[in-house]
Amino acid sequence: MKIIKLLIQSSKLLFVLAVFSSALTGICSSFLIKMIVESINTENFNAASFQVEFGLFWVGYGVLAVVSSFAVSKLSQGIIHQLRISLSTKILQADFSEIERNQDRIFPILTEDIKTIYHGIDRLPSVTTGLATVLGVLGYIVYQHPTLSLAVLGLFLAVFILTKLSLPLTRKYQEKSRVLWNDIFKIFEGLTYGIKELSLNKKFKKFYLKEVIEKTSEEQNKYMVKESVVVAIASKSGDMVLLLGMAALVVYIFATGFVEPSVFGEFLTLVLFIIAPLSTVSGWFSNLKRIEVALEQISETGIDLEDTAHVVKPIELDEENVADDVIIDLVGVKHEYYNPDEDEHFELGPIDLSIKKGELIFLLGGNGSGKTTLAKMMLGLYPPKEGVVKYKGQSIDDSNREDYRSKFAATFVDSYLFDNVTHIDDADVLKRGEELLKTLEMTKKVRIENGKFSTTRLSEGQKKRLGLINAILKDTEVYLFDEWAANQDPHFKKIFYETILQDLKKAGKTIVVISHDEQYFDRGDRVIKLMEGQLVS
Ligand SMILES: Nc1ncnc2c1ncn2[C@@H]1O[C@H](COP(=O)(O)OP(=O)(O)OP(=O)(O)O)[C@@H](O)[C@H]1O
Repeated sequence: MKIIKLLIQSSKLLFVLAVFSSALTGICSSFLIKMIVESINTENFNAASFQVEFGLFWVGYGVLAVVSSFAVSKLSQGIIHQLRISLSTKILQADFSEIERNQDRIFPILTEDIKTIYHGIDRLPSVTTGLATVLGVLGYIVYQHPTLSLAVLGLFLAVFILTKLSLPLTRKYQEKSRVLWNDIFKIFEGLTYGIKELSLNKKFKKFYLKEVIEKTSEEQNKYMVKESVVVAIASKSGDMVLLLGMAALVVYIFATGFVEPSVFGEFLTLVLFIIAPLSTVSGWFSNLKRIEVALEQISETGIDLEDTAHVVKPIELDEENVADDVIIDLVGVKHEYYNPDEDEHFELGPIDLSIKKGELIFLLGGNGSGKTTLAKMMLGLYPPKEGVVKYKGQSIDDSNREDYRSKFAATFVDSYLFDNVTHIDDADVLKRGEELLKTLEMTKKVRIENGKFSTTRLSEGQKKRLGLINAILKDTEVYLFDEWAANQDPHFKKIFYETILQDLKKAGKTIVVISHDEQYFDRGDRVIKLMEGQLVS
């Protein structure tokens, strides 16, 4: 079972401690049950030895139950922490295009699936203790009443089969309800980020509430209720089979005199003691299915939590002893997208492009011609499907791609401005940052405080300017600006093309600018043009 593997991976010591202490708690509880039942039927009851023995097991039960709860809660908190770290690491290590394709599914995984796994693990102490109690008491009754036990074991087997039979149906509804979570998260995203559009359109707002939110939520509720009904039917029919079986046994015993009623009474008391822990254990099976569904959702995004074998050891690119007149060389590179929803296919390339060190290149092209895709390939975010990307003559592959990416700073149309990261931690960077804030006329709005910008509550154009400062402060060899100037007013466009880009060029930086501002193209060294995924000039 995957979850057990993850638990062991989390901490072997805690896992062993949790299992042992829970099992010992169960054994103590079965001894306590046995002592109570036996004392009722003992003619020469020795109160003194009963008190000592009972006291020992009673204390043992209490101490071990606390130890097992502590171990399991440390283990479950640890695994949640590790899952978050491991998922975040895997997301950052995973193939960028895979994550980009599954972007909508990442947030539900980080919240919903982790919660499901946590709740599954959280119940482990009662499940292990329950299982140990059931096995302990069962062992005792089999030893004491072998014939009678056979009938009860048969009944338990029937209960187990009933639970097992219901599992595929339970899982089906769990899967359906979990898949709908992805839609619900997307709906909430729309509700949060699309609040302007919703607020401005009465009809759309009503539609979104009634037809989108209510319908999806109702559909999910439907599957959750179905799942609960299946679980309830399975567990209640198990109880009914058990009760019916017991009643049949009572009738049979009284009719045949098969065993003494007092013996049967003791036997029955023992059996009744294990019904509750048995139901805890069988109930956990449906929980286990929910964990499986959650883990499957995680692996469907291309993230394998157990896979450590495929992490390639990163190596750094050589910066010395290399001819660096051509800094980036794209040789016959290709990329393609396939949109299954529209059965649409987009192909970029094959593209050959050599960029010299210190060049300022403008990349032009119509909407959808593939400029951003080419930029992502140049930045090493998309490994080419065919062809090769070279940096100073060195081919880029899985081992050096991370170092290659670090040679770039970029701004995208949809760049994200982190407001919780301290990165201006050096006096020179701070000085440069303050100069840039001045150049881009942001000093009245933003200051640099404690290594970061004082605010990100800005207009879209201002946010873009802050993003540009962030990129420049990275002080990398190559810069790529994807339509940075698109939403800037003419004044800031001029600052960008005539001051910022020229300063970077003077500092020997290589720059690729995706732009439609043809009036500034004479400030660059070269203009290249994309049309329908092909370089035409
Ligand atoms: N993640 C993606 N998955 C599938 N198809 C995509 C994806 N990104 C872009 N495309 C498709 O690839 C084509 C090229 O897109 P790209 O963003 O590279 O164009 P662009 O030239 O930058 O366009 P624009 O000027 O509108 O920003 C488009 O047809 C687009 O629909």
